Amino acid sequence: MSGAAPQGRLIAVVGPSGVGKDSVMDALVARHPALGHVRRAVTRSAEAGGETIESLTPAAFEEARADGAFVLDWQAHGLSYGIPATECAPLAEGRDLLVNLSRGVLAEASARFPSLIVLSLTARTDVLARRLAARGRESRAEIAERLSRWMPTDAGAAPVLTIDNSGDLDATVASILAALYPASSFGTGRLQPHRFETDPK
Ligand SMILES: Nc1ncnc2c1ncn2[C@@H]1O[C@H](COP(=O)(O)OP(=O)(O)O)[C@@H](O)[C@H]1O
Ligand SMILES: O=P(O)(O)OC[C@H]1O[C@H](OP(=O)(O)OP(=O)(O)O)[C@H](O)[C@@H]1O
Repeated sequence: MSGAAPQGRLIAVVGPSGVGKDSVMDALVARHPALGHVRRAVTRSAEAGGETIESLTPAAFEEARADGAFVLDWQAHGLSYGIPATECAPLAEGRDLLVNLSRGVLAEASARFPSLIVLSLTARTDVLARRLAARGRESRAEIAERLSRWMPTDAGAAPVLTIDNSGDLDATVASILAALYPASSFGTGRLQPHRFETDPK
């Protein structure tokens, strides 16, 4: 028998509101089910739609944070977001995990997770505006606030893969999977340790 499985890679999906983070993560898992998907804790009503979250009241979020339940947490759009430590457990079994992070916590995430890979999604501004309006989860004022938000992508030591998702979702997903799982293992259902092609180290 071989020894312990190598640590899985934490794949942080980042980018501006409406760029397609949730859609891309869902499509990646649908195409490559061995990939896991971290469920975030958010102080947003579960009825708001969109990603599946652990919906917490602000008080419950604060209590969980104080108890050390989150490996990362941040605030944005008037909401609190946390990554529950329990959701990251499959990394120890060698499973790669997708997680939707703020660009503002990438350096901290990179220090905490040496296996971190950053998947930075981009799209044209007119495309973002159209998509947010069509998504219908936020009010017009909230959409304007999201469109005006700019954040640098400081990924610390982590490699960054930048992908334009202005076009077809299937094409985006194919590009990402080709980068994450070079032909030697993609499609076999096995997750093998690969050096990431943009890894600067
Ligand atoms: N490549 C794409 N082509 C067309 N529509 C897309 C694409 N990617 C995402 N969308 C749509 O854009 C909207 C915003 O996508 P979403 O995944 O919620 O973005 P984010 O999580 O980054 O805010 C959704 O309605 C989604 O269906
Ligand atoms: O600091 P930033 O990189 O700008 O990100 C701020 C927050 O915005 C996104 O949240 P959420 O998924 O609630 O919003 P979105 O779907 O509109 O992107 C992202 O996941 C972060 O939690």
